[in-house]
Amino acid sequence: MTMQYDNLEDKLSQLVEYTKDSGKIDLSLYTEYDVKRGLRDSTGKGVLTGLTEISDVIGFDIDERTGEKVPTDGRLYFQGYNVADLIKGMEGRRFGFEEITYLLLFGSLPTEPQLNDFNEILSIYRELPDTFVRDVVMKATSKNMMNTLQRCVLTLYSYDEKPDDISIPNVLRQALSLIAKMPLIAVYGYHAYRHYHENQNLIIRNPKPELSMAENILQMLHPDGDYTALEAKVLDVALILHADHGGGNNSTFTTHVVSSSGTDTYSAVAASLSSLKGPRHGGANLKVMEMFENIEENVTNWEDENELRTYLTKILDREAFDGTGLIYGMGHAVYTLSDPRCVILKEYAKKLSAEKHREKEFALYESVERIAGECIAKKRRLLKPVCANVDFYSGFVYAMLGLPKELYTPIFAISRISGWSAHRIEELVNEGKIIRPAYKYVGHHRPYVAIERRTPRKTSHSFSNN
Ligand SMILES: CC(=O)SCCNC(=O)CCNC(=O)[C@H](O)C(C)(C)COP(=O)(O)OP(=O)(O)OC[C@H]1O[C@@H](n2cnc3c(N)ncnc32)[C@H](O)[C@@H]1OP(=O)(O)O
Ligand SMILES: O=C([O-])CC(=O)C(=O)O
Repeated sequence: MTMQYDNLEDKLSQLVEYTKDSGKIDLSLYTEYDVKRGLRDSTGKGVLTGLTEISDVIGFDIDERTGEKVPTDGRLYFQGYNVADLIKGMEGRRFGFEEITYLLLFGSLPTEPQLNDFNEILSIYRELPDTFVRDVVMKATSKNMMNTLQRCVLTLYSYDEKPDDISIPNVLRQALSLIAKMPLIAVYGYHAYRHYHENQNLIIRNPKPELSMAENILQMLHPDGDYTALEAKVLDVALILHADHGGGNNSTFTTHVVSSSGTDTYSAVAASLSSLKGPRHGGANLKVMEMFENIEENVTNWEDENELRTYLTKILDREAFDGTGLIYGMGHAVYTLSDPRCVILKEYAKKLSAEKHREKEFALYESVERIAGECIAKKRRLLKPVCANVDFYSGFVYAMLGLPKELYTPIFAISRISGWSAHRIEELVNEGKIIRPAYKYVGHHRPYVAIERRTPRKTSHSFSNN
């Protein structure tokens, strides 16, 4: 017998009540049992769960006199090198993302011959298996390219002769292969989606071995295969800035957690992609763009700070935009006064907005950055200053480069897979223990009740799970 649709809705809504009721934990228990909610201690600092040499994320300095932590401008180091210095050092050179990937994976900056060899290896691995585009990328196309990436990465497992071998040589081969292939999958997935769902011409352009990752993304993406030097340079800088961020960020921690179980590389990368997609992590770059579209529609005078403040307060009060109460692109788990990546991207946003005559929008971003910080501090219980993060200006920069919104978070992933790979190898090289934190049980043990003696549960909440 087929259930009526209305009936199904009713039945589901009752189950929704049950599951919400059953899953609810009394928040005061976190304090009672000293449980670190979100793995953060009472000062908001992340609980120490691992050691890494890959990158260092600094949001506080220690006052030498008092020994106290003092909020500071953020600094990010890859294998000991300040990212700002790396970007500056590469100014005369054309592209740096490949070099940074080498640095993250192998621990030192490559010499010219080493870099040339590495680029050659990447260009060999860039090739997708025969018919992969036709049989996998073009099938069951998804509106969200992060899901497409996950699906395709998981399917590449089936094309690998040694998918479950987690020896370091094999994992490195798989990592390099995925790093090289990811841009193709993202861009082809985007074209396939546009073709099937938006009736656009299908463009599948091969990558060119002599081009950098940034150039290849642009030439495969643009209908005419053309791009400017500035576009490629800015995209390359964005790729460098997103390449790693310590072991504790949600997607890299996911890499550590799943790698510690001994799972295969494809599953580990798919898991990290799932994490990065979330709007409180890498997916925030897309949310920032949507939020600005919403602000631009609802705030009549962008220069009126009071009107902006009122609207941002509405967002925080869950009365506007997506109802989550979050101002996307603001706040960070570690950084306090500034996120160094945001500082660099903001410079590019300023430069590009002048070139593209979008200064008014840039001014709006700057105002929101300043006013949102004040509003969040007023409305939330903050343990540290709040600043704009890497996702705040990145979407605006991508938009000015003509990149489609669908690819904002995939670009983050195309870059971050370098960091995930370095962390996965670090986890495996050190033969870490399986990551398995403890959970305190706060339910109640109960005697079994035979089915004929059961009565439907009431859902007004008591924390007893009866
Ligand atoms: C690449 C990246 O992942 S960068 C981050 C991208 N994410 C975003 O931009 C989403 C918006 N920002 C946020 O949600 C948060 O700032 C995060 C997830 C980045 C960091 O979260 P936390 O480490 O928990 O931040 P923190 O401890 O400073 O937050 C203190 C309080 O302020 C709130 N808060 C922090 N940032 C924001 C924000 N942008 N909008 C509204 N409230 C915020 C937190 O929810 C928390 O409130 P609570 O105590 O009621 O739960
Ligand atoms: O460190 C974090 O929590 C989030 C972040 O900025 C990143 O992963 O780039």
